[in-house]
Amino acid sequence: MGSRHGRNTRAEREIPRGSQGRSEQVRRVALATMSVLGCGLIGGSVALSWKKAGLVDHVIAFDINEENLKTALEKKVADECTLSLREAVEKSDIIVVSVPVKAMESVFAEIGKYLKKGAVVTDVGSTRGSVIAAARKGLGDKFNQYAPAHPIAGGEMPGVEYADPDLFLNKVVISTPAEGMDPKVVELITENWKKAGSKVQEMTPEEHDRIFASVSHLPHVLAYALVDMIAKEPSAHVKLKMAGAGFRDFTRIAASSPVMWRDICISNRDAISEELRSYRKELDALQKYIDEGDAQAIERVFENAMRNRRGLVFPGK
Ligand SMILES: NC(=O)C1=CN([C@@H]2O[C@H](COP(=O)(O)OP(=O)(O)OC[C@H]3O[C@@H](n4cnc5c(N)ncnc54)[C@H](O)[C@@H]3O)[C@@H](O)[C@H]2O)C=CC1
Ligand SMILES: O=C(O)C(=O)Cc1ccc(O)cc1
Repeated sequence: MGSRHGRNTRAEREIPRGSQGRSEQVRRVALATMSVLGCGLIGGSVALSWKKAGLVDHVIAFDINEENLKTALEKKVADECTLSLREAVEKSDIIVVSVPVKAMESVFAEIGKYLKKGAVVTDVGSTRGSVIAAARKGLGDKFNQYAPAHPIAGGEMPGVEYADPDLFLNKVVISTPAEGMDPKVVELITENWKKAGSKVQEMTPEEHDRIFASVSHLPHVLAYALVDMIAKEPSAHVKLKMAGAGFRDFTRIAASSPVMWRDICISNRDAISEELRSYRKELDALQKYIDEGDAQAIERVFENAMRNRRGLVFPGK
């Protein structure tokens, strides 16, 4: 691990224009060095996709796990790796924070100390309210160098070994501008995501956290709860051996990173708790219909769910 020598972090290089012997003609191309702080599935995928799109030309990976950094180098996700956040931040024009959301508090506080003038910071966290608050606190008077963007794409397997340059192609990315942010920085991050092939949608952080508590955070909690419940039963092994495609589809996301989802639950606890209350009411009603043998009421619920589910179109599919 450590620094790479003999190169300026931001410079302009001269590239020959065309291939018809006009090499004296040049166009000037701005080079950008990007740091990925937390080089796992999402950080690694941003690195690969933004490099593929020509948005950055040099990637530095920072992580607390040295094995992950070795994998990032082997997979050519990063050009350079370091265990020093300071080194990564000081050398970078663009910084992508991609650690679990609670870890963002300490990471933003460190970035605030070393962020250079003119550099921009973004993050990919699954929650917005508490992450933006952490950025505001940690970055202090450099908060106007930050813009948040949450890609709605990923997968249940964590780790840089699953990083994919096409993970975000045609997928939605949510931009949540808030007071104190610089519209030019918000625009730059939005443009980067669009150039890398994603569709950017804007909403408030509050709206984001309510919506994703319902359609992302709640389903993960339910999948974890179901697998945990069955796995604790004495006959778990007999039951799980019999599980079919329905169980597989419903519980795929229970294979996700427990640390990442623990952090999301704590970070967005009010909205998730509200969704759990609504879901419990729905289950109570269904249980009543089942206990009473109320076939019509059961079918009414299932019919409504079926019509809505069949009408769904998922971006990028
Ligand atoms: N997995 C998914 O499908 C999606 C995840 N996200 C968000 O992206 C972020 C990263 O998630 P993944 O890449 O999936 O997780 P991951 O587990 O694959 O990667 C996280 C990386 O952060 C490192 N890390 C943890 N604490 C750190 C610290 N204090 N300093 C430096 N590195 C640290 C870990 O060693 C790991 O390499 C999370 O905030 C998550 O909420 C957003 C969209 C989709
Ligand atoms: O694996 C899945 O199906 C996901 O739902 C991926 C995902 C996880 C967390 C996010 O904030 C966004 C997308």
